Amino acid sequence: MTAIVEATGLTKRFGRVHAVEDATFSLDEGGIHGLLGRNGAGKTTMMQLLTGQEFATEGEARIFGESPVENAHALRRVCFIKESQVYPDGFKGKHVLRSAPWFFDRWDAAFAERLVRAFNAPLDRPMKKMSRGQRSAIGVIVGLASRAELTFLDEPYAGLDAVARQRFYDLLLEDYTAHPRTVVLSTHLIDEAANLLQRVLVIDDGRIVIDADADELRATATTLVGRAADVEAYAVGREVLDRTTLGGIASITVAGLSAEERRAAASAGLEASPVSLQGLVVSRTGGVEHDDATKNKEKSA
Ligand SMILES: Nc1ncnc2c1ncn2[C@@H]1O[C@H](COP(=O)(O)OP(=O)(O)OP(=O)(O)O)[C@@H](O)[C@H]1O
Repeated sequence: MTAIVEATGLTKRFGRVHAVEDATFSLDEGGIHGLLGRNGAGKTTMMQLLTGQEFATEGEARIFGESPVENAHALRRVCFIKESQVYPDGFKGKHVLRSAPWFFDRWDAAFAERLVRAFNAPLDRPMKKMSRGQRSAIGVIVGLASRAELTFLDEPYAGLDAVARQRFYDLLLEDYTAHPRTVVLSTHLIDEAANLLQRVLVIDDGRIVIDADADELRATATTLVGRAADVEAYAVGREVLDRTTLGGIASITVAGLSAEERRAAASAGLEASPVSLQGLVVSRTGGVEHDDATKNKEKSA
């Protein structure tokens, strides 16, 4: 496998703010990967460093084996969609889509048209007058239809409602399957996107605190559900990574259990259920935004 993204000791400081600190990781070509972390953790700065939009204070960023800084050749193969995208004055949705093929060699106009219908994007409206969700939809359309070999999506659907977000996940997976490429997605809605992600990078206070295959990460912990009293009794003396109590029912996430420990938990009246990726990330970063509805749904599944 060839590394398509590499960071070596990558550091970005804004005065006394350590936005990205000594980050070293690499991503192989192909796959949908998550860059997760709390507000202000350094996700946007990391993507800006990897796309040459910020200069590193120390260390090195490489894409396609080259520095991205002022590297038009490498950046032609990259699409970076961010929520705070600034458009020229008077630009309408249709102007964004018309100019996209200038920047993206693999732009698929027919797919873009399908996405416009899927997200009900108002192409005749000036970008400045669009709602937050409509602007997000335009970003998502460009991000998907660009088919760029390396696509960075920085909370691209922050303004989209739940139905539109689900449509985005479905379309991303469908199009990725037909046209494999490398996608790096930053999001707070970890459980929603969890099933898409192959690799997970978690950044906390500028530092990479988790760099793992998503399935391997899930296998490092187990969620146990049962009567609150039984759960609490079981938890005594164990490291609990995440804890939820709802009425008389409680769940805890504990570090990987052996088969014997699982049997002991079962005979203590506790049921093992799939671990929430979000729960794991929360436990390592001290509290990423929680989507309790999604979390409860996943835990009861
Ligand atoms: N141009 C800048 N000048 C000073 N500080 C900055 C600048 N850009 C980012 N920062 C700071 O660097 C840190 C990381 O910011 P960044 O935008 O990368 O975080 P983020 O993880 O994308 O956050 P969010 O999820 O809230 O968008 C924050 O503390 C932020 O205030």
